[in-house]
Amino acid sequence: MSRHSVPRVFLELPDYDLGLRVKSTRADKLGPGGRASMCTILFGLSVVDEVVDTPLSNAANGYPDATAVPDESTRRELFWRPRSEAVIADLVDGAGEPIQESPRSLCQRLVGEYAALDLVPTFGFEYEFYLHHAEPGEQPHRPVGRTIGAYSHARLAAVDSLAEEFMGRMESVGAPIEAFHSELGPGFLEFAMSPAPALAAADGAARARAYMRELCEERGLHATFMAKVHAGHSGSGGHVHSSLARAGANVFGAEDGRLSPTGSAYLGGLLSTMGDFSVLFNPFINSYKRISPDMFVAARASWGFDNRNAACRVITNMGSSSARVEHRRPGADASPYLVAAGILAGGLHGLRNGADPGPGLQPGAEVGGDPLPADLHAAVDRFEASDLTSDLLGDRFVASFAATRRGELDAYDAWWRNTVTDWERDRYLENL
Ligand SMILES: NC(=O)CC[C@H](N)C(=O)O
Repeated sequence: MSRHSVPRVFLELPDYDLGLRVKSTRADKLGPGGRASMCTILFGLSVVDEVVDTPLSNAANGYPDATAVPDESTRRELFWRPRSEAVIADLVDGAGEPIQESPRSLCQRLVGEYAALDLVPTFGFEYEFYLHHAEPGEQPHRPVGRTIGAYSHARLAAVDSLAEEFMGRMESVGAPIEAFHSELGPGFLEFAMSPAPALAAADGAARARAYMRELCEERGLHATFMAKVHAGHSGSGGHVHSSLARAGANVFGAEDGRLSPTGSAYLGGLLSTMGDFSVLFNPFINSYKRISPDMFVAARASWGFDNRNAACRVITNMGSSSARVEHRRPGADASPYLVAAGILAGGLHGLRNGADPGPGLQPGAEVGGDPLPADLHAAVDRFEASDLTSDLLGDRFVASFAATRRGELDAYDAWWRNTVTDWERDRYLENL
């Protein structure tokens, strides 16, 4: 039985690194319209909460507050937390304008640009993740289950109560999970979400990652969405299936099972912007260790019909109403808002310029397409040097996000400079 006399509201705040951060508040302490003050440092915190100064929030301006405004379309009761509800809130400035550094506001603006073309983007996210035991005293990161088989009855049975509870919670917040299965790796699992309009899909995906981790914490387990946990096993993808609809009808499919001209231009835009936007899909040092053509993660901006070797897998063989492009480059580690922004902006660029995707990969043929950045350093350099980013993503977002990626690189460089690795000892100690 809950002892709260006043309901609680979980204000869920989109950021860059965790997807959603959260603040639990007493409903009667919120301002008009459920607003709350929130520090702009939200867009300057790393995964381990190092503070990275950005033009928005820095030592010189004293890390000021902004106002978090709930999006009422996202307000949901949390049945597993009595008298509690969650709502996604985004920051606005003193004039009530969306803060342009926010990745969710960016998605909202981009969705608006599609609306001006009479198009509605539809996204379906799917996530792979590793599940570990987290009981005190246990060997750290012991995977759940002893076998590694994909689509395994036994492995699914071992996590079925977790999957059932998770699916129930996600359905209750309006972001249903369509499928759940074991993937090939120790404790490796995957779930796929129902397609939804892009922003609602990103909200659902952000909640799915957070709510899965939260549920695991309740059960002495730990779910990780980091991109590459084990050097010898698959990394965790966060693939996104996308299509465009006009007046409720998918406009990607053509009669002959190919992509329509609109679908082709959209795909062409995803491909031509993929290198410049790589840091949105793969935002951490570790993200790039997942990239491995041998493990179904393309290193080039390639596409092919139903081809998992390609960065974009085009699916037209299930009927024109479900024609779509699966973007396979994003990792499970990336915020769904960053990923959605990269895809929306890339597709829009293609539509505006009538981009040509070029010939697709043929099964068995050598993989073509432009090489994509192979590490975070190269990805940030390319993002900052791009002519496209400020036009499509806005100068303020680009400056703020790039500053945080530089922070990530600095943190790694500082560790590396202060660490003598096994590789160095094995190589030099006896020989020099
Ligand atoms: N099932 C698959 O297609 C493998 C995907 C791969 N694990 C990735 O990181 O994207």
